[in-house]
Amino acid sequence: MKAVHFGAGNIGRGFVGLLLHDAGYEVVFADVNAELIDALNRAPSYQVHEVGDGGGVRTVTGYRAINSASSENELIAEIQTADVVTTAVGPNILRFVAPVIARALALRDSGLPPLVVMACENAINATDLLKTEVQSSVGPDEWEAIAPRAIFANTAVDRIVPGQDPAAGIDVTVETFYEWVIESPPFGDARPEIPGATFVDALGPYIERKLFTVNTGHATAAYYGFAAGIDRISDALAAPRVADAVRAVLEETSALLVAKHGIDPDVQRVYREKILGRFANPHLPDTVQRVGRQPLRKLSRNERFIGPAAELAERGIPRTALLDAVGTALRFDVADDEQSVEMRSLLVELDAPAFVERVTGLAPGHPLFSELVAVVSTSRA
Ligand SMILES: NC(=O)c1ccc[n+]([C@@H]2O[C@H](COP(=O)([O-])OP(=O)(O)OC[C@H]3O[C@@H](n4cnc5c(N)ncnc54)[C@H](O)[C@@H]3O)[C@@H](O)[C@H]2O)c1
Ligand SMILES: O=P(O)(O)OC[C@@H](O)[C@@H](O)[C@H](O)[C@H](O)CO
Repeated sequence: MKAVHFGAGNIGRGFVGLLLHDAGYEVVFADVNAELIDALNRAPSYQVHEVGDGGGVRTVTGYRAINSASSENELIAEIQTADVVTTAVGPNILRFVAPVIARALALRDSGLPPLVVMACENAINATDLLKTEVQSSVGPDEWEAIAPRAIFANTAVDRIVPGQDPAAGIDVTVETFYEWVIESPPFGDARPEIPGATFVDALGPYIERKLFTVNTGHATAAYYGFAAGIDRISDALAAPRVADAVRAVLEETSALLVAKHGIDPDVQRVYREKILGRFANPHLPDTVQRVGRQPLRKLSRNERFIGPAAELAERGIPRTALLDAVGTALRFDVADDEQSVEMRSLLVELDAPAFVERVTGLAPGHPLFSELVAVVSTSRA
């Protein structure tokens, strides 16, 4: 069995690549980072250091790596005969990998089983987005021909993989916890064999619970931590002001998840507490800069703040803590984060309603709109 994985970064090496390797796949990493590709190809194995309770060291062997920028034809040939394609490149990058997948599908022997395509990104229905990008990279006739050669399945991935110490080379430090949930309906009776993954009939509740608990809480810790001048996420959680803010947003998103998906409040409370423990893991060298990265993506319509806050507003349920967290996110100011720089410019160039419309995608008639305008106005005052 062969899997081609786009994005040999933190989650690619420390989670998706590891689980696919453990499932018996030969993993072919594809990345645009030439140095990383060369380093992977030079070494016969790399290690995944799982830190925290029950930690240990795992070894990944038998992989190969391809530079997707300079060796596109080689990559297309690999995908043509692969069983699985996964991505962990960031939701905004999916449009760049889609044409390569389309070209490989066009060349794929129609006698082979369909290629399983799964985007492992922090976004709701990221694989649907990838599928749309694959479809729009070809004409309607070609899409009709290649669509039966692939199965697109949405997934939710959860494992905190911090930025890595450059001295570690290609080895990766990760937390011990992981969860990979995959929707099963696209597969019918032919699910891929991935023992580390859980297949579910409906992914919606899982991905929303993950994004609106793990990622809403994480981003809140990052933005309050940044505002307090704290570097590490575990240190941020030790600051009462930050911990209180994180707990407050999680109370609000939990209210939504319970109301919307019928999740048992006690089960959600236990899930929340476990996550707070994961954030506080002192062995994990995670930073507010990494967790707060790309604030414009994080403040967009279906993401971890505006997604739940908009639905809470529609249902008339409190969302004060989420609004406060949005106000704190607007203070994120990191010179080498392009979106942070762009956000700062937009805060100067646009008036508050225009900023809210542009960044959050909400229209003026939405019940959250005027509340966000007030938050933005205050942050500019
Ligand atoms: N790190 C985590 O804790 C974590 C956990 C769950 C999900 N995720 C999600 O996984 C995705 C990747 O996150 P990460 O933390 O691994 O980031 P990362 O920056 O460590 O890795 C991304 C990799 O993608 C590569 N890349 C960029 N453009 C590419 C292209 N066109 N083709 C091939 N490769 C390309 C980069 O060179 C980099 O190596 C994001 O969507 C993130 O939200 C991350
Ligand atoms: O990857 P992002 O930028 O969407 O979010 C940053 C972190 O919250 C995220 O990477 C978490 O570590 C991860 O989602 C845990 O499963």
